[in-house]
Amino acid sequence: MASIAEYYAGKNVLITGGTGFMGKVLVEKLLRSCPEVKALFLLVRPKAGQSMQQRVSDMMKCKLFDRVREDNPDFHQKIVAVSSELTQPGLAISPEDVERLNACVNIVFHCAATIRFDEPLKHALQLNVLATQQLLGLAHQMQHLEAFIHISTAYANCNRKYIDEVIYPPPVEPKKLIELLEWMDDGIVRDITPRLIGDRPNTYTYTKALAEYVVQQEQGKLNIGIVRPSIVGASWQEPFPGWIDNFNGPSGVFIAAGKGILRTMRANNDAVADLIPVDVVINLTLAAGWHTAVHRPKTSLVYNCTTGGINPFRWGEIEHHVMSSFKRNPLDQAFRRPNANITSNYLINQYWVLVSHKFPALLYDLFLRLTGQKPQMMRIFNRLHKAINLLEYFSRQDWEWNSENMNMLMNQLTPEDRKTFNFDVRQLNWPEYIENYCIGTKKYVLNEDMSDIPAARQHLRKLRNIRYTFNTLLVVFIWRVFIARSQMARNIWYFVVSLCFKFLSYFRASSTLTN
Ligand SMILES: CCCCCCCCCCCCCCCCCC(=O)SCCNC(=O)CCNC(=O)[C@H](O)C(C)(C)COP(=O)(O)OP(=O)(O)OC[C@H]1O[C@@H](n2cnc3c(N)ncnc32)[C@H](O)[C@@H]1OP(=O)(O)O
Ligand SMILES: NC(=O)C1=CN([C@@H]2O[C@H](COP(=O)(O)OP(=O)(O)OC[C@H]3O[C@@H](n4cnc5c(N)ncnc54)[C@H](OP(=O)(O)O)[C@@H]3O)[C@@H](O)[C@H]2O)C=CC1
Repeated sequence: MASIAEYYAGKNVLITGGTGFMGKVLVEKLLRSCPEVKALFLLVRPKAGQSMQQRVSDMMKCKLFDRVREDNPDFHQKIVAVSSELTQPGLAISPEDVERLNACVNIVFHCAATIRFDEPLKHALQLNVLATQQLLGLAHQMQHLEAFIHISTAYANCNRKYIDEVIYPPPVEPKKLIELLEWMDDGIVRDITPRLIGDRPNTYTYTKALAEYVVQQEQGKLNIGIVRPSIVGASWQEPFPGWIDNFNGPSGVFIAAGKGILRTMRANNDAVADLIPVDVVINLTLAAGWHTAVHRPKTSLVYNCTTGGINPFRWGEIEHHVMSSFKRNPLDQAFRRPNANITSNYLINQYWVLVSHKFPALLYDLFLRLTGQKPQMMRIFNRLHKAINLLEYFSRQDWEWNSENMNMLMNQLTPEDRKTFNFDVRQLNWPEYIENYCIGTKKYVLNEDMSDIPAARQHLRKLRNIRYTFNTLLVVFIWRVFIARSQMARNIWYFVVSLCFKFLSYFRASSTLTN
């Protein structure tokens, strides 16, 4: 039987979301580990004044592609950008491109989605559900299609505590919802969204659940696989450890904590933090593509791609390792020394938000105003609180996923493929991974130079000294106010001072005697 790389040799692959975080890693891995792949067709839209061609060529210049570039400097010739806006009818693909794709595509990876937690329902539905439906329609016309892999999320069914590798009945019939929202005014949709999404926390998880059902409904004769990653984090090993390029999920939280901005967050210390490295997800996705095409399972397989049941690590441990990593490798120009704590207690968290977030932000903004600058800290904290409020649902509880299909898939691979497309998370050393993750946020998200670390450490020492001085002044000030107002405070003060004085006199006398 063909190995994974042998299977992809000579194949034309269609990828949606190829410019996104996971899409880029998928493109890179395919080019590097399956060098005989024929062509990668990326559905891309123009964005922010850049043409799709420009976007794809910029993407290929990214450091992520350094290893591929070394192996094959002409790798860009295998990438074919196809103009497409997934929210438009027919995915806005030109008739010529449709014809070309129908004639040659062998395998589809559908990664595109809106992953925003605050996306208006109509838009999330359009992109996550309707675009999936339209892509499946296109896939049905492809004459040589062997597999269609849909990327979902392990949290599509986060309203359940135990999540099996099955497609659950949808919260609502997607077709009916689409018809309903079509004529509704955006304001009304916004008002009824909480009722519609019910016990799910956001429109993202809700529409991803509907998309899975659509995939099942529209499957027809296609060979389909669904991959459900949990919280996708920086790369573990490939193409190099710690690669990450965005603020999504925990990355933004780590950065905010490393910069000393985030000091408190609601999370359960003992809950499993189901992070999964992006390279693990991509290796499993490519293996799932191979398995779906070669073995053609009778029913579509769902792969829960998670770590919690196999190699669990908890939020409390993450907090500890993130903090110690940022103390060893500090970020540049930290606002305060990194010292974030998580707590599941609402009141304790509110207290620290007030004391450690709002109060310093107010003070700093006052300082900026007094020095003729524009205040900004309160605005930053408001945005941070908004992001954190949306994430806390996932950090305050845990879930149990069945990941039998992940094990089954691993057992189907040759020993060589198990190494090249490694998704065995039992080997993951969490402290080392978190260290590389934090360094990755510094190097690749914030574009900070590692050679500036001594200066960053020096800056932390300065912040520590400022803190000590500030605390001392504060204690002296409070005590001074007390003494001025309370006889009892004055008595205690005189008692302590005379005690110190007596002790000093005794010490001086005894040292004179011994001399
Ligand atoms: C050390 C302590 C230990 C901590 C332990 C606890 C950690 C808990 C972490 C739990 C993570 C759980 C994730 C669950 C994921 C579910 C899995 C998935 O399927 S799906 C995948 C998961 N999907 C997601 O993660 C999507 C979540 N994100 C969103 O939905 C939106 O970005 C938004 C609503 C948060 C903000 O919207 P909006 O106000 O319109 O603004 P913009 O979007 O334009 O961004 C504004 C600014 O905020 C920045 N920033 C962004 N994100 C974060 C962050 N997480 N944080 C901080 N900052 C963040 C952003 O860079 C920007 O800065 P700047 O460039 O202006 O300077
Ligand atoms: N990141 C995570 O933690 C997790 C992600 N997932 C799933 O993995 C998949 C990929 O996520 P991730 O890479 O993180 O997401 P990103 O937001 O990084 O990427 C999304 C991709 O979708 C494309 N896209 C969005 N809207 C459109 C549109 N209207 N037309 C064409 N393309 C569009 C984006 O293109 P453009 O560059 O033009 O914006 C981008 O390439 C998603 O399906 C997500 O649900 C699942 C679990 C966790």
